[in-house]
Amino acid sequence: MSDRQEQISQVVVTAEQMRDIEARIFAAGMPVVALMEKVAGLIARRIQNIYPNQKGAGTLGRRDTESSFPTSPRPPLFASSSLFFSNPCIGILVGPGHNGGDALVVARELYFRGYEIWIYSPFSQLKELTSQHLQYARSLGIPIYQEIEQLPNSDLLIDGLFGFGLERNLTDPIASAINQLNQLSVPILSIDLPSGLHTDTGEVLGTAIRATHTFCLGLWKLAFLQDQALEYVGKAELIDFDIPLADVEAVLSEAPRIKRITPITALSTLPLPRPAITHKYKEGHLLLICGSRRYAGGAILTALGARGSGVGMLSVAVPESLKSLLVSHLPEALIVGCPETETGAIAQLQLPTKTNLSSFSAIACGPGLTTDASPIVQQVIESDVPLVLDADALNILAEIATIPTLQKRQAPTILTPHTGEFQRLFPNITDVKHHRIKAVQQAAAQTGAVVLLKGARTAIANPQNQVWIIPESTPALARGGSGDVLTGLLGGLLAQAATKHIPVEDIAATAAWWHSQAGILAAQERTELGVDAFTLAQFLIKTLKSKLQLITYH
Ligand SMILES: NC(=O)C1=CN([C@@H]2O[C@H](COP(=O)(O)OP(=O)(O)OC[C@H]3O[C@@H](n4cnc5c(N)ncnc54)[C@H](O)[C@@H]3O)[C@@H](O)[C@H]2O)[C@@H](O)CC1
Ligand SMILES: [K+]
Repeated sequence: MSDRQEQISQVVVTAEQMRDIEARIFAAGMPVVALMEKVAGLIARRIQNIYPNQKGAGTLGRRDTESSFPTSPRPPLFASSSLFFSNPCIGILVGPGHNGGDALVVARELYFRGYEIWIYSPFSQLKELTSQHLQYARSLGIPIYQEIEQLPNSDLLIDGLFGFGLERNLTDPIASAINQLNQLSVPILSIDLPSGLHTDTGEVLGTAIRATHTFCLGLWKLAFLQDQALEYVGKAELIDFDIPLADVEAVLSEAPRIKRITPITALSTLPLPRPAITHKYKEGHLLLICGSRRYAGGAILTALGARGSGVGMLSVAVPESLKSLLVSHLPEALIVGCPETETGAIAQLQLPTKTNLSSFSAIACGPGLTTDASPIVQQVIESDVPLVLDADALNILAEIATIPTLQKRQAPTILTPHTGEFQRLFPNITDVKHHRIKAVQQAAAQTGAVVLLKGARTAIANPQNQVWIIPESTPALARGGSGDVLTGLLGGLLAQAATKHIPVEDIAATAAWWHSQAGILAAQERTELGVDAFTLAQFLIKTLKSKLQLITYH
């Protein structure tokens, strides 16, 4: 990957920013018509790769001349890079704007490459360029239909109904046409983004195309990193059409930056390589405070996550009755058995002699504590040590008032809530479910903490309004205990970062990326049902090794 490609793959834009970037390109002299030809040419070539046309070899017998309706169930996502239709028939869905124009250029190119093409163009008013392309397609004899009921069968639909120009809710008749198209047992490839999605929030505006594959054009739009858009987007791919970096920089320099974490950014943040001459305390000393008699497993999983981080020294404070269990799982760690409450929570931190909280490079606190450990959480919040708060520590923080408590802290704090914990911590921030990125920015700004909001697309914000998003993950991680592994991993990296002056928000993003990648690799090897939290922890180092090899290889 070139430097330019790497930088482009980190960028995320809103519809307005994309429009401003395009405006600069057009103002500099690039003709609109030429850009559309270029972009659509790239899309057409990519479609030819995925759906090669081997005309003459006979078809797979799936097509007839009847209408596609009534409907049948959808096929699964196409997982392989090509399908085997010998002469694919492709239906092109054309909207009124330049997304429709792109689709029509694709239609023309594929028609000349020998594909069987038909066009669905339900709008009577089209932008001028789109209208010209439709006229030319008609002159070539490509069938054009205005009514959904007339559409013939096809092997693939290309969705060029709406791109980033969609501003208002879709209504009938186009809304019900989209609903019917979604019911067909045909893969749908969306151009730029699935028609009906809001480009920034990923919200469904009335209804939306459920794509199996989406080609995002030029720069990643924010919708692709929003949880609520994911089931519509399918497999997402960036079509890079050589937008000059200078134009991207010019438009984004004033705005709060939202970045996608790439393997290169994540790996370059890790404390690697280690200096030849070092010692265990120089590689960070992490204190984990976790577990209760009721939730012993959470403590083990958190500690295994920390082990995966490579931290120099690991101390784990648990209730006394868990000590031997932890020792048996983590012989390398210093297990600190603490006096317990009647309910089996940590009652008091009983650190070894000559040790206090300031002795540690970082503290991670929360998994399995129960809310009975409230005094312990208050004590660590009052310390001057970099801190990760998760799970019950977040529930305790919510009870003692999140914002004023955190505002008093001098050392860095990282909060790692899932949506439910976030709502308890920040009841004043409304609609976190639909506006996750805005919510996480507000939470960081209000508290001065780095906030890591877990989800299908985990988002991390710092108080300066910058956001990092983890662009890939797996539903295999939706499982009890996987968050505990993240807390340990993040704590271990934070302890190492503290001695090496790596920015806290970069470490949070890197830990979340590593955790997701471990889930992806584990799911590839063991299926999405095979990624229990213990296994996930085992995959951390294996994942790191494979990612480092990939980067070195390139
Ligand atoms: N300008 C260019 O030359 C380029 C454009 N590109 C394509 O152009 C797209 C953006 O084009 P446009 O700005 O024309 O926008 P769109 O093609 O996304 O659609 C906008 C059109 O839809 C109409 N519309 C909006 N909401 C509607 C609703 N709810 N119901 C019915 N009609 C509605 C608008 O009045 C407008 O005519 C991109 O997504 C991309 O596909 C890219 O190929 C890059 C180059
Ligand atoms: K589209």
